[in-house]
Amino acid sequence: MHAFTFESQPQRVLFGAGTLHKTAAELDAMGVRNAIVLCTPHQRPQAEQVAGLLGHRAAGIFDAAVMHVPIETARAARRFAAQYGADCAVAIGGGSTIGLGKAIAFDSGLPILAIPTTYAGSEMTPIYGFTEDGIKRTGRDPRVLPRTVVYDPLLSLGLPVGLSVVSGINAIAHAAEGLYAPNGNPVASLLAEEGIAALGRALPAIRRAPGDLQARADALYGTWLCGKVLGSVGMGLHHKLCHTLGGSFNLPHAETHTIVLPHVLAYNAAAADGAMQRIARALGGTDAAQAVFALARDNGAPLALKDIGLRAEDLDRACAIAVENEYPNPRPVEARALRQLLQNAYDGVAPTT
Ligand SMILES: NC(=O)C1=CN([C@@H]2O[C@H](COP(=O)(O)OP(=O)(O)OC[C@H]3O[C@@H](n4cnc5c(N)ncnc54)[C@H](O)[C@@H]3O)[C@@H](O)[C@H]2O)C=CC1
Ligand SMILES: O=C(O)/C=C\C(=O)CC(=O)O
Repeated sequence: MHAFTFESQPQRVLFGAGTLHKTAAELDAMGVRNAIVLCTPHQRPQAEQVAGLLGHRAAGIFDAAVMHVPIETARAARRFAAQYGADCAVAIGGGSTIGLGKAIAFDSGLPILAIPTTYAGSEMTPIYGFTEDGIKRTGRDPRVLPRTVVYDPLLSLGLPVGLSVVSGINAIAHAAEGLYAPNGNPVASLLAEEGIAALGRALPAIRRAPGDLQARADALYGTWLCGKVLGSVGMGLHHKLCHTLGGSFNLPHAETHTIVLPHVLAYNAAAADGAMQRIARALGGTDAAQAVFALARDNGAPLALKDIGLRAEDLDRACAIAVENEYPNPRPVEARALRQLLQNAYDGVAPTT
């Protein structure tokens, strides 16, 4: 075993059906008196339910979270928090809403209590991201790591099947890249393999029966583990490409991850054999890229970037932006091979090495 560093990040996690009802007690334990509740416009009813459970501890609801945290939305949320004298941000929703909480915390140090309702995994990471002038920038800061996370599978029962599948594959991507990250370690790899396996079981079960509470719980458990991997080790080519496609071309986040991941795994296959074996094993397959592609295809996910809003004429610019900055990846990122990878993802063909 090689030498490694493992850093524990302080978080309190409540897991299980009905744990939402413990949120007020959690805020009391944190000494919070004046929490704002964050959500997307679509999830306003869930935010109102949370505000109702918080009673006098809820100062107001900010319901304008959108994907990729545009800087203007972040500024509006910061003003809202200041105006209400908030001492905590309670974020109920997916990565967009939790990302908005992080935008406030980054600026003010406000603690976050996250109540995830998708499988993006942001609640487990100290990673923030903003989009400004068409470029998405991400960074790490311990201040944005949610203090407390409430995983209540009852809240994801209404997550549409299509979104559940792509969101779960977004989580798998975190674990997959964690398995070949240069700062990876045996503990993160254990979490990664277990997380991928849990999601690999849960997503087909959710497709068969969206109201299957056990499958929803499995998916959240997998999300937790995969998110923890993203939060503790690095990201590579896959995340960089998805940030480019999301931030600069406004493609939907989880769908983009789902389409791109098999192609990046094929690109990296020869340079990260051990990681590929673990991914394939977790999914019950023999080839990591093909197993992820099959998970997406067999569960009705989109397979082609052209079907989610990318234009053929965007491919060259996407490739140029993605090679602009250096980032760790097991196989060197080479413009011609990357352009071919993007073409394959654009066309929706099966991944090729
Ligand atoms: N910082 C980090 O570590 C991470 C950040 N992210 C960021 O998160 C964003 C994407 O987050 P996602 O969760 O994929 O999407 P999202 O948070 O935008 O949610 C997608 C849509 O689904 C709705 N929704 C969420 N939960 C629902 C439920 N249970 N029932 C019905 N509708 C529901 C939302 O209101 C929204 O309209 C991106 O901006 C991405 O960059 C994603 C992963 C990790
Ligand atoms: O973009 C962010 O907010 C930060 C990280 C991620 O989105 C991770 C991911 O690409 O899923």
